Amino acid sequence: MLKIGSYSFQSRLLLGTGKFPNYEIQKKAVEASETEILTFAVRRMNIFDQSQPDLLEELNVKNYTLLPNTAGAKTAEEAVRIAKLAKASGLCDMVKVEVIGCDKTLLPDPVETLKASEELLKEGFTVLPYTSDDVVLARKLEELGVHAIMPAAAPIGSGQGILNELNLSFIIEQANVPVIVDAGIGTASHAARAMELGADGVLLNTAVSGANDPVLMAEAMRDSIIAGHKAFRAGRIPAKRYATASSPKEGMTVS
Ligand SMILES: CC(=O)[C@@H](O)[C@H](O)COP(=O)(O)O
Repeated sequence: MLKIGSYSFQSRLLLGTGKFPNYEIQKKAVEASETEILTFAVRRMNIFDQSQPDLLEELNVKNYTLLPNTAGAKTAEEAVRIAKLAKASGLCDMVKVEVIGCDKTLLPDPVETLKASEELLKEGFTVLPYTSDDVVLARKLEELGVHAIMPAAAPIGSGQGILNELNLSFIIEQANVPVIVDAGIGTASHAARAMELGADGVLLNTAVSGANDPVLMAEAMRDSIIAGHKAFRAGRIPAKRYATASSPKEGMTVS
């Protein structure tokens, strides 16, 4: 069970809704993923202008927890404004805080992310900040009282997988709130690896929406996250430098 603030989920996969080839494939992929949480950029929804297309239009949104994100914000002030607009329009009080500090890498601005998170916590939001894999920043966010930490595996949309396993494992080790690896996942083994390291969940978008077969990739992500989490819970054997026989000779009567 994944618990974020007062919310509980069976699935540990959080899925982004952008960049699918069409709404039908988006719907099928979302269903195949068995996700319970869908994230979307508030600025791309029609919540303020009903004449505009709704980017989730084929989906029965009642079946999902909608996690608005503040994509597009470059300052804390913008992020807070976007989050408040989303809440005022009746969306969930949970928000993914995304304050971009660099247009080329789309990496988050740590100072503005801290400021936005602090303000949104005061306003009573359930706050999930997207961060870099900075261990100290993750701790400071947790000290503020955020409800989950979302460190990037790699730049958004890059599909490179986890670039700094050491930092990620430090963040996971020290955290007392869920750690959800967010962004940069390219294929199922990356998601499984995040879970094997002890992450509580994975948020991804491009790896599914951009796959040749998004529906099949959504299934693969679902399965890999379950498998990675099981492997983490099972406790892996330590890696050794040299071989040890799988069938020991001790106790055998025939040599
Ligand atoms: C949808 C969303 O929130 C993205 O900003 C997120 O970070 C996913 O990144 P990928 O597209 O790299 O999976």
